Amino acid sequence: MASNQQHIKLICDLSLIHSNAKWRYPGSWENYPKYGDPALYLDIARMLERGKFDGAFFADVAGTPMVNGSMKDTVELGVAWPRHDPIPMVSAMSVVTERLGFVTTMSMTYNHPFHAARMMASLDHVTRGRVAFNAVVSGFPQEGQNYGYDTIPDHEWRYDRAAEFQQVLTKLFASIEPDAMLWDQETGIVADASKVHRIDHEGEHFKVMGPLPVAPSPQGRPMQVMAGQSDSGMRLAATYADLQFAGANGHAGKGKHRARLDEMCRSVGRDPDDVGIVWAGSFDVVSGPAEEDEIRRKLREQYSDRLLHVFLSQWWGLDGYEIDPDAYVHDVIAEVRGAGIAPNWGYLDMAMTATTPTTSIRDYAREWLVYGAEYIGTPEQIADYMEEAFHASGANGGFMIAPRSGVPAGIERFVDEVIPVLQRRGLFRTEYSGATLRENFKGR
Ligand SMILES: Cc1cc2nc3c(=O)[nH]c(=O)nc-3n(C[C@H](O)[C@H](O)[C@H](O)COP(=O)(O)O)c2cc1C
Repeated sequence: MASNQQHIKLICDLSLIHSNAKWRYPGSWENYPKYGDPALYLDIARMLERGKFDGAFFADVAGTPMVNGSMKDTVELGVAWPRHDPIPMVSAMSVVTERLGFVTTMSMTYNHPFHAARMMASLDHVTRGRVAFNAVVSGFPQEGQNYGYDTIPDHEWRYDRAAEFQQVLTKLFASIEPDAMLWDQETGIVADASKVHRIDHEGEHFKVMGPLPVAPSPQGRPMQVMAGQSDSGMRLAATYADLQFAGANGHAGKGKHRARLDEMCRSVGRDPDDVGIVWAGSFDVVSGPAEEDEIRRKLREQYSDRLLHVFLSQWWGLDGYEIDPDAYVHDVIAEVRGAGIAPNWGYLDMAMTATTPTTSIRDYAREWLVYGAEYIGTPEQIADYMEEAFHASGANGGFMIAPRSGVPAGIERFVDEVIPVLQRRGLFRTEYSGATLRENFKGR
């Protein structure tokens, strides 16, 4: 069996299984109460643990995106809407599982580091050491408008605040020593006060006295994930993250992205091996070409032009900016960059590399959502793809698979058909090796 470092890591993205028309894919959510109720999520948690998945992921964006100056399309079509806070669902899912990990998101732009540290440390207790914090700077304008800003704060300002946010987190997690708790029945002494420290942080953005009023949690400091793709995002991940979420086209694109992160790690004095990358993508398990055609047909029916347009507009953070579906991706990106209105720079870079100068917005959106499943194929083909992509990108990390066609059936099929192939090839665990997410993911 391969060592932990050589294992593919697998995370299942549950962020939008209720949204973007996924809920109405034939068979999806059948016999389950709609979004909000935990029943489906609890079954998925059990299923993922049966498949020995590393974790379940919940993204978070706390706003209702505007498209062409209105929220109507977003709400009517349910594109990334509604969005509940993921933390209560993570708590519920952790109770019905023993080893499955959870990656949950909080914004470093709109939350306070004291609140984030306290929440993540408390959640680490409830999940018994199985939580990771996806620390994002948030790129969606309407989120800012829910937190007192007229629009989204400037990109570099957000990263500057995030860097200080991370410094405060580091100090807070270190403010209580691992052996500080005594719970001494005889003496009635709860903690050794000499092992609990104020932090007295005072910076440009935050003033925090500390200490963190949470008993040391099973992971000490919960694992941390980052997903920024700009230079500032890459630098922050290189400095603080245990894991990066990334999207890159093809094996070569992944290799290039890995090299960029390695370089960034070295420039901040970090060992690149310390930071894994999990590649985001969708997947479909099929028995052969006939079923593949059938899935594509169903997906095409699901994604109207209107929905594709709303999705892309949101994803790029275009807010009120109207995009012509027949315009070329390269032209639109040049225009919105010039006008300084698209805050998600990393996504624009991804779109630029995935298209030619004559790819239209409509074709790109459709290609991406309908045909863009990176791992479409039979279980053997999916395993081939993963094995090649894993080795082409440094064999440190793995994949985040977003179920596209059918929930929970799509996940169940992955668990029952793809996992055994990966296991047979020695690429994936047959048992969890540790108790905490950090132990299972990083082997320490
Ligand atoms: C797999 C993945 C998951 C992400 N999850 C979130 C999220 O939950 N919330 C959020 O605001 N941004 C999320 N992002 C966006 C990134 O945090 C970041 O804002 C985006 O990649 C743009 O990065 P940049 O501003 O550094 O260019 C995610 C990105 C990726 C690739």
